[in-house]
Amino acid sequence: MSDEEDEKPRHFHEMELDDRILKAIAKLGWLQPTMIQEKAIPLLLEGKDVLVRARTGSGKTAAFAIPVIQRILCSKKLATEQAIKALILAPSKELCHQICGVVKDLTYKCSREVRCIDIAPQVDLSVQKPLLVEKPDIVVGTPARTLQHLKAGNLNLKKSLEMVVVDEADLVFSFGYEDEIKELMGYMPKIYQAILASATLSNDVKNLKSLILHNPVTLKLEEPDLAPASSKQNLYCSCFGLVCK
Ligand SMILES: Nc1ncnc2c1ncn2[C@@H]1O[C@H](COP(=O)(O)OP(=O)(O)OP(=O)(O)O)[C@@H](O)[C@H]1O
Repeated sequence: MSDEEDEKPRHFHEMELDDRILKAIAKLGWLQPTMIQEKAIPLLLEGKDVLVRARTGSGKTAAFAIPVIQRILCSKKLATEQAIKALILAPSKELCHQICGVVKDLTYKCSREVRCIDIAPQVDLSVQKPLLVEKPDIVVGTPARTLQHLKAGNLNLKKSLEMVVVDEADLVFSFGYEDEIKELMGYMPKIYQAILASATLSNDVKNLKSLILHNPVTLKLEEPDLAPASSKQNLYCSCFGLVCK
C-alpha cells in the first residue's frame, strides 16, 4: 500500500462493523471516524491491549465502545448462554451515566442483543442485584461500586469477562480508587483484553498501565476538539466539580 493510500481517511463502513452499529452511527450523524477512532478501532477489533491517549472531546468513548459492541455481537453468534463480557470503569457516577448513554445510542438497533447497565448510582446493592443476575453484556461502574457488588457475590467476572475498559484513567487514581483497582484485579479472569483511555500520561496512568495492560499499543493523538468549548466546559464542571479544563 502506498503512503498516500495509507493516509486516506477511513470510513466506518470500511472497518467491518456490524450493520446495526453502522446504522446507529449514521443516526448519530457521524460521517467519519475521528482520528483516535480511526486508529483505535481496528487495533481493538484485533484484540490488542491499547492505551488510548487523546485530548478530551476527541471521541475516545466511541473509540472503545464501538469495538466492545462489535466483539459482543460477534461472540453472540456462537454463544449459547448469556454472560457479562465487558466491564467499563470510570471515576465518577456522571461519567458512567454518560458512557452508558453512548453505548445505548450505539446499540439502538441491537438493544436486545447487547444490554448495558450502569451500576454507579448509589442505590441499595439489592436494587441492582436483579439486573446483574440477568448478566447484562456490559457493566459500567465506578471501581468502588463494582467492588462492592463483586464482594457481595452479585457479580462474577472470572468465567466470562473478555474486555476491561478504564476510562479517564488519569483521574481514577486521583479520585482515590487505587486500592479498589488493585483489589478488583483479583476478581478478573487470567486473560482479557484491556483498554485505558486518558487525556494525559501521568504517573498514575503509567501505574495503571502496568497493572492492567499486557504488551499494549500506545496511541497518542492530538486533534481538534469535536465538542464546542462551552459544552466541554459544562461537561467537566458537572462531572468533576471544579476540574475545568
Ligand atoms: N466520529 C464522530 N463524528 C462526529 N462526532 C463524534 C464522533 N465521535 C464522537 N463524536 C462526538 O464528539 C463528542 C466528544 O466525544 P467523546 O465524549 O467520546 O470524547 P472523549 O474524548 O471521550 O471526551 P472526554 O475525554 O470528555 O470523555 C461527543 O459529543 C460525541 O457525540
